[in-house]
Amino acid sequence: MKLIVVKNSDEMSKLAAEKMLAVIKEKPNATIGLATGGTPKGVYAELRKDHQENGTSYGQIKTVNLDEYVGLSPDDPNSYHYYMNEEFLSHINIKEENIHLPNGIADDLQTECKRYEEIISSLGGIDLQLLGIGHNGHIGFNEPGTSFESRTHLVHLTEETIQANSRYFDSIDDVPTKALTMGIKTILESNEIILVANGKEKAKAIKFLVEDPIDELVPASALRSHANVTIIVDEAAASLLQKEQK
Ligand SMILES: N[C@@H]1[C@@H](O)[C@H](O)[C@@H](COP(=O)(O)O)O[C@@H]1O
Repeated sequence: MKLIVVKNSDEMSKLAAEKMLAVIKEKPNATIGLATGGTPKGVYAELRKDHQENGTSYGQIKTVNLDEYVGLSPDDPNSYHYYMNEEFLSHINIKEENIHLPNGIADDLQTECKRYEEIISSLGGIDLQLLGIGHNGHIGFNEPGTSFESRTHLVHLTEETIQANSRYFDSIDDVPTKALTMGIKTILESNEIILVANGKEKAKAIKFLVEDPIDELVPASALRSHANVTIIVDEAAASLLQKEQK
């Protein structure tokens, strides 16, 4: 696992975008795993800017998102479908049929989880997965205690996650209590993984990830068993790490 500490969130976003563009240029038909949340917004801004200025093509790129809330339709402004279109996908030349997110309003959620796993396999797996991290060390919506063998599944969100994510909703009562997420095994099968985190609210989660033993109680710690992971954090998110790590 490679840890890169940068000055601030702008530098974090620039570096993550640079690494994503390197993969997209080397493999123009790559499958890119995307994340939502506040943290990657700057990364998508950099990719949009690059597309406008340099014309990087997404004509053959496929995307698979990590997760989606259960019960929110794609046109709900709090859905991850909506977020992805707003922040990134509607600004680039990606083909509609190459965009994949779990369907949080599917009639049969178990079947939807299977369908999503099949899509990822049919694409030949994920070349590069972008990740954020939850305050409690979750990745995607894999909450503490999730098996490292898990595949796409239905999750009951913890109070902590509902609380943390309520900042994006009008009221905490509007935050869905369930979500569909790629499993930890699904994520770990990606060829390359980039995790981004900024701000002091993420310092504890980064400390767990980097310094604590690998444990299912810290979902992100599973990344330490992967051969090609880069963690890009700003100084605030790295502030609780021991000096020799930085
Ligand atoms: N499912 C998402 C995660 O993929 C994301 O990493 C996390 C942190 O979000 P933020 O970047 O807004 O702190 O939030 C949500 O729970």
